[in-house]
Amino acid sequence: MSYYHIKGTELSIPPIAEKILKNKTRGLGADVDEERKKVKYPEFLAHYQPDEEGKYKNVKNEDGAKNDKGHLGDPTFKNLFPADKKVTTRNLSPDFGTEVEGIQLSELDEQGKNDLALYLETRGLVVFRDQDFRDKGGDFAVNFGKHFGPLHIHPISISAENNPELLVTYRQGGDSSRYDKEFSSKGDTTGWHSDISFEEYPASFSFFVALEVPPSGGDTVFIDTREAYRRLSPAYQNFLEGLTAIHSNYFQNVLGRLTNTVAKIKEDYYTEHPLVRTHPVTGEKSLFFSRGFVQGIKGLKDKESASVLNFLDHHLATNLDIQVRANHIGGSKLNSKSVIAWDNRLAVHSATLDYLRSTTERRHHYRITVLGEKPYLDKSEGESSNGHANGHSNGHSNGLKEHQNGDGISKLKLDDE
Ligand SMILES: O=C(O)CCC(=O)C(=O)O
Ligand SMILES: [Fe+2]
Repeated sequence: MSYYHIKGTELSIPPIAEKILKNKTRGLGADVDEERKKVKYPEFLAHYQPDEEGKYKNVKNEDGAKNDKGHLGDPTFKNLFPADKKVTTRNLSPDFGTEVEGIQLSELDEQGKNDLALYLETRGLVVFRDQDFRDKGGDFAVNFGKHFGPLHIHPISISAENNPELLVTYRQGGDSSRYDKEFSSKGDTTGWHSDISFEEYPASFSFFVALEVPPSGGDTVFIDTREAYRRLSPAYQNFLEGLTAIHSNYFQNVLGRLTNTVAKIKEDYYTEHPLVRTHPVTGEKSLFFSRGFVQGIKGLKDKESASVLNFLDHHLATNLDIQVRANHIGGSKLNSKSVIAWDNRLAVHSATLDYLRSTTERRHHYRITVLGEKPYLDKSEGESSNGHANGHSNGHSNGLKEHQNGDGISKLKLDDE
């Protein structure tokens, strides 16, 4: 079966961008060695290794649903938030997103990590402040991630020097050519997606580790796709439950080829996934609408497919009360040592590039990406409009007190090192 881009939707690489991109090297400026000297974490810098061309393959995670560590999590989260630690949590919204301070992810034992899996599956995304994670090195990060499942190696995205599993994102603020490129042919760079949804076994968890971030801006924005699903009428839910979306990394690969990125895996994937999926641990349904990678709806005609995609685009983007913004600097000690972790099965996210034009700061992260199960829809699970199948509902209490940190923060100085 051959697939093609669905007419009438917005996903395409505009010809102007193609012209600008041609023969540029992705991510880094012209002088890679100079840039290397300036960054604080050069081991997590873009690294082009021609001998990596076509070298890797991602594993099949056939038992992903059964092996999900959330099954082993304690619903009181007592190993994640031990009673002898002074932990504060502040929900970013009532049902989605939490900011946590007072624990070190790097110190979690096995059971603490299992609780973490369940906590992410409940809250969707969690911002952990003041972490020592980034100073523990690449091998540490890889070992941490492996607890949750096999790690993904990205086909074309740049990765850390010695750890192909660590995907690097890097942008230099104040780089006018970068700004011109990003906004040459479009007025926004919003790209809602669930990480690597084009894979047969897409991501369960992502851990996004801040290395250098601008003092403001560059937030990552998240949408709760469980609630996006629940907001639809039963008739439309039913319609979507019968649909399969075609996901592809084709456009990402085109971009990679235009920017001379070494392809670690030289494949264009076209993968079919249900548009509504069931979470293997909570049993909740969510819209699996990874706009950045979805090319069309299987079996629908062009205009039908475009209308579903455009409707869902609009449904997600205009529902402000199912969105949260996660910033990368924060906490009572106001620093950038944040790790943001999320469950890609119940959230989509987008980067923001507001820092590109007027700051000269660098924004540098690495991401650990864990492979999850092959997405499935269990139609027998729960009622269609609520989906709280086995008790791990949104209302799940973690037994912790919340502390609204409110004022105070503005008085704190950036304490980054
Ligand atoms: O840069 C960001 O804020 C998010 C990038 C992203 O989509 C990711 O790392 O998965
Ligand atoms: Fe992402």
